[in-house]
Amino acid sequence: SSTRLPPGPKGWPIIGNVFDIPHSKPWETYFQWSKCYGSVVHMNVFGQHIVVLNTAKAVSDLLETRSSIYSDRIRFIMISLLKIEWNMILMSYGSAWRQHRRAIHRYFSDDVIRTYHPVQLHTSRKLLHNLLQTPTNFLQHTHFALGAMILEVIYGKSIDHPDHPYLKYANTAAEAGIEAFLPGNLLVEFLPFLQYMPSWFPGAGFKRRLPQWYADSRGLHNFTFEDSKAEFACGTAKPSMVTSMLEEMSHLTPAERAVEEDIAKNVSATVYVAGADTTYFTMQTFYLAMVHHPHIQKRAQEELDRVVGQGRLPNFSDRASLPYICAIVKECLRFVVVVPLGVAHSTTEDDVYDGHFIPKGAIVMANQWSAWAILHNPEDYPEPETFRPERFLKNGNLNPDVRDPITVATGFGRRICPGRHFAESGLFMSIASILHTFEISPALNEEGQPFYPEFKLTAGLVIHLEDFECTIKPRSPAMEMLIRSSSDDAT
Ligand code: HEM
Repeated sequence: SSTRLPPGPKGWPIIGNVFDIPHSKPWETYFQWSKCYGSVVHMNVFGQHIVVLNTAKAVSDLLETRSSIYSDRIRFIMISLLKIEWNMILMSYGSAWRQHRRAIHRYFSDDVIRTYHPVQLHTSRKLLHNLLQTPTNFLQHTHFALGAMILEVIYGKSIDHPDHPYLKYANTAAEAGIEAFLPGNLLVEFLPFLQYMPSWFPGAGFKRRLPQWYADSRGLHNFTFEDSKAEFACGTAKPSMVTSMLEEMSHLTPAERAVEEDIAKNVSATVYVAGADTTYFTMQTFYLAMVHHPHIQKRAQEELDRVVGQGRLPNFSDRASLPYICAIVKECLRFVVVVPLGVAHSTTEDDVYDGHFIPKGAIVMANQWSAWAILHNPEDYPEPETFRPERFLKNGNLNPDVRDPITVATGFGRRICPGRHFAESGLFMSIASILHTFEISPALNEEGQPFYPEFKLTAGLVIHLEDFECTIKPRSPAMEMLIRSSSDDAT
């Protein structure tokens, strides 16, 4: 077997490719490299092997077909510094991960998520109501709606206000997570001695923020679960993922129960951290795409008028008859890939692929979105830089031959995102409801001219668009009435 590592940029002794690692839009640099080195590119940073997969084939051959040895995660030092071992996304491949994964899967399988449709429906309708009240705050309203949607499923709480303590804990924890894992704070992963240095030491500045990051993530992990558990004990809790987990534990011994409670607590916090912002960021793409493409909006509204009609709001039974709306959801997931390099996998055994050696313990990343890689690859998606939902349709129906972006944008193999179907149905309901009732158009600048914001991205592990403005108005007085009359059952 081969001992030749895959090709890649030539590094320096000891430090390896530390200076080659790009800080801005790394997926684009990795793709450029693939043009000279091939679809599998190798780097080494202080002895840590890093492998980037740049084609759908390499990703599927390794992360899917050989998933049994490509499903580990890296043991980030930051995880123990922040004490977030409870976060299942970051768990090593093994029995603890398996137990957590099984628990999440039970509550987010295709069958079960149907029981969450009423929550997704009423939070989407509440969103319409908020958009009507203060349309300029559309981003805050949407962020709130998607956070509330998932918190209600997990803890059974109707989150009626952005200041609700659950939402506050959840959002500060999510922000702390994103900040802690920004590339600049991760030098400690390669130079572990930095964790023992005072915070004034170059590269150790992150230590100043550690207590706050820790406090924020602990708030989400502990407070929300303990609060729900107390309500469950009093018999006042509404049915939810947490209450049904607690019910299932009722026959266990106290020791067994403690173990199961820990799992329940971990998965409920993980689901929020993993599911709320990712879905919200996809909604940002939706609004901006609608500002830029009025003809797409018009076509969507024609479909809604034909299928749903002007006299009511869309519901889940309309989904199969709204292929164009479903295609818009797919195009949003493809167009701006929220986790462009996925969540890094790691190997548990040595492997050989295409004559190249991939060592045990290597970090393996799937480049989902470089200029032309997987989700922006012109063979699968002609004119990949154009927002065009039609690419998913054939004779007016969804075309099964076009690769569904949800199967790429949400990861691979045994670590594939267990919340992908829930995410897609939440996006569908929010987008269908908004398009049915509102017209989204450019904001006007001081001269009264339409202003078209650019797709400007933030950097990091999870990317999203910078805030922007747009105009959101009810499509007609009748639609406004419809929203108002639905708001009673939506609150
Ligand atoms: C548009 C929305 C979403 C996107 C783009 C997204 C993306 C991802 C990605 C890229 C991964 C890493 C997969 C891998 O390692 O190969 C992941 C994992 C995960 N996602 Fe999602 N996700 C979304 C929504 C959700 C939702 C709504 C939930 C809630 C149930 C969720 C729960 C999780 C969990 C628990 C994991 C960790 C899986 C594991 O490590 O075994 N995600 N997601």
